[in-house]
Amino acid sequence: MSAPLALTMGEPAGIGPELALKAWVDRQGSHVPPFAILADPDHLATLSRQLGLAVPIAVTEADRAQELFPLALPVIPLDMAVLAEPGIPNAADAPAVIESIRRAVELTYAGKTSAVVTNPIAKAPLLRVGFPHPGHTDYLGVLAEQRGGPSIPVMMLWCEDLAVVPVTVHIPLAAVPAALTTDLIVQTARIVAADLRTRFHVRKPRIAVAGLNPHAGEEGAIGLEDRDIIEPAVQALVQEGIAASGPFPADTLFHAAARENYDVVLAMYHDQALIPIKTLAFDRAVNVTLGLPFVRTSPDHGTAFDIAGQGRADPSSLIAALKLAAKLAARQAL
Ligand SMILES: NC(=O)C1=CN([C@@H]2O[C@H](COP(=O)(O)OP(=O)(O)OC[C@H]3O[C@@H](n4cnc5c(N)ncnc54)[C@H](O)[C@@H]3O)[C@@H](O)[C@H]2O)C=CC1
Ligand SMILES: NCC(=O)COP(=O)(O)O
Repeated sequence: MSAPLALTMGEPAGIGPELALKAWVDRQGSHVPPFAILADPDHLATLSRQLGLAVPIAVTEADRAQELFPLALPVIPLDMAVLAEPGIPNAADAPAVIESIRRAVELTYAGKTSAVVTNPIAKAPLLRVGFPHPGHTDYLGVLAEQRGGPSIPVMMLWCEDLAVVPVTVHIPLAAVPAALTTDLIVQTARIVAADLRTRFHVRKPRIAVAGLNPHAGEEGAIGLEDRDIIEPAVQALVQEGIAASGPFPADTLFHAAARENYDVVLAMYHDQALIPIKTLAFDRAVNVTLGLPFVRTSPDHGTAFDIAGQGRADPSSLIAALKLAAKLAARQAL
């Protein structure tokens, strides 16, 4: 029997736990692959009752999760009880949130789970308690590095119609021009090209590189980064045989006809990448980390505190993340 997916608890005051319950309820209709959630079983049982979902909870270790999954939601217990109320994060839960991610990675390295799927975390409460990483992506890179793996994890948001990679991610917009270097763009594109080939089975990935400035700088008249930083990166990538092109004006890069010309867009900053895909496919896009030695996916959205505990959270993106993780993990195992 193959290993189940490890699903993290995420921020317990957000919608993650509700999504996990709903994904389990929908397991047959949506062909959800078996998963175990690393969480506080009592918290999940209470939430399930409050939401009227009546999900049976099976407290277990990873080894038995797969066989339990058809009849109950397998929960790998954390040693810490969750204190948060829906919509109101509690800083005291931060260690459990972090531990859930760390153990999911540990189980996956041990082969007890096949991939890591993360529920959304809220960055601010974790940063307040001294967690130094601006998101899962960076933290997973550090965990991989501690085990001798690569240190440049790359965020990609993916759906059937579009894939986007932000070269710079969780930094202030004002810091983007200084953070963008030819080397960073080249390194990111190499990882994207390699992972699209090996994990997504795209034979020769076509990478469209977005410009930074309006009209990709208009030959230097509206900003110099496109000409001086991005263009040399594209040239270097082409020279090493990667099908990169650009820089293209970002405003006309995402309409339906333009999307036919590439497999992925390398965007220069967070919102340039995430606005188009979340507009196109908020309910089915998946966040997948490239460049790691294990598979990690996540829904595209955040903790949605405004609707937590109300039964209104849509599990579609989490279900898409679970399915993509299972598919990529199966390929990796071959
Ligand atoms: N992978 C992760 O851990 C991510 C975490 N976040 C974190 O989430 C927190 C909140 O971020 P926001 O910008 O407010 O984005 P958000 O995605 O949490 O919410 C934006 C809007 O979409 C709605 N929404 C989101 N997911 C939904 C779902 N599954 N079903 C129905 N409605 C849904 C929310 O109710 C809200 O109105 C922040 O602390 C941010 O750092 C944001 C994105 C990804
Ligand atoms: N906006 C994407 C996001 O916040 C997800 O970040 P990460 O937790 O996957 O690094």
